[in-house]
Amino acid sequence: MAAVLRRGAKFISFGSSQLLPGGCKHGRTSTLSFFSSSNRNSSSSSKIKVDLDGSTGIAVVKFQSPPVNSMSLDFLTELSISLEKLELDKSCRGVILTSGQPKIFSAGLDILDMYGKNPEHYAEFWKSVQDIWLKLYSYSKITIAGINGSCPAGGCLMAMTCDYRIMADDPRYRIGLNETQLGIVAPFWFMDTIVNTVGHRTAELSLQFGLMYSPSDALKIGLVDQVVPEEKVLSTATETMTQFMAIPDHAREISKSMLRKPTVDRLLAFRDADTKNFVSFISKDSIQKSLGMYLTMLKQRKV
Ligand SMILES: CCCCCCCCCCC/C=C/C(=O)SCCNC(=O)CCNC(=O)[C@H](O)C(C)(C)COP(=O)(O)OP(=O)(O)OC[C@H]1O[C@@H](n2cnc3c(N)ncnc32)[C@H](O)[C@@H]1OP(=O)(O)O
Repeated sequence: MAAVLRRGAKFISFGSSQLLPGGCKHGRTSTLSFFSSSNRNSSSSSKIKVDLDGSTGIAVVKFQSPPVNSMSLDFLTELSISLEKLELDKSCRGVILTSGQPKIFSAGLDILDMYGKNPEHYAEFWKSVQDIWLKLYSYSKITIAGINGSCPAGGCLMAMTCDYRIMADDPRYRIGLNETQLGIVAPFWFMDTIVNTVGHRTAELSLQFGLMYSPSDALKIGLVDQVVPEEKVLSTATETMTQFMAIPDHAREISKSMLRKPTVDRLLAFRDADTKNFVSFISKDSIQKSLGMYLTMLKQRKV
């Protein structure tokens, strides 16, 4: 624990907030590529690129929303549509989620969607966050996260919805639910997801301190399943997918659903209340002030 906290102390502090270690700056443009082979089926919206290989049944869903793949309303909507199409596509058996941006898997929820907007916007945004979690946590196909960069808060949540997580072995990368560091509280279903992933005691420490783990520490607590050199993230994800695919789909699917249904049902039962809680919490002056300071710090931080 102390070791994890010491590592955490490397984060940049501002008031009660901390940032992930930086060092990377990102270009804001990206080049899209398309495959022409008849076995490959590529589609690309502005923020999500899907490449489905019909011969293997594996789809690679790449986040391409520079600079940091933050989960904005647009990002979440595009991702949701892509996942829905793949779930309906019989030629797809598994999905690998990964990033097309250097050094970042996803910076989590887009703070700009939670700052300075009206309650209707906050409600719409929150429902789209719930939607993507519900979709991924109960996704019938195999999902693997190829975590090729840092992965705070909502980014970590998205990775935790997957059936398996492979993280790039770069000590600069971090993963975890750091909400308390921002002065905000992870909702109950974020908490349920991390409890289901790492167990109750580890989740307690992780959530209260808002711990961000290096790849090796994440592996130790079971937040990720494998750590590999960055250039091997995608090939390892493909190999792992093949192992999952060796299991009869219906048996695997039903097992996944039985294990996850109580957690999914809990959000479904309290979805409206959760949205109301979010809107009232995020609209508070004190929370808006904290988020505003955090945003300013993010923008001013030059390393
Ligand atoms: C009683 C219970 C009630 C419950 C009610 C609910 C309460 C609310 C719960 C909400 C749950 C929240 C989940 C979240 O996901 S919050 C977001 C958390 N994310 C972070 O803290 C990450 C912040 N970002 C970073 O640490 C770094 O940016 C990062 C390590 C990811 C990348 O570093 P790098 O040096 O490569 O890049 P920069 O820092 O220079 O960033 C580039 C630009 O991107 C902007 N940025 C970064 N992150 C975000 C973000 N999450 N949203 C929006 N914008 C972001 C950053 O400002 C830079 O912008 P400029 O280029 O304009 O300067």
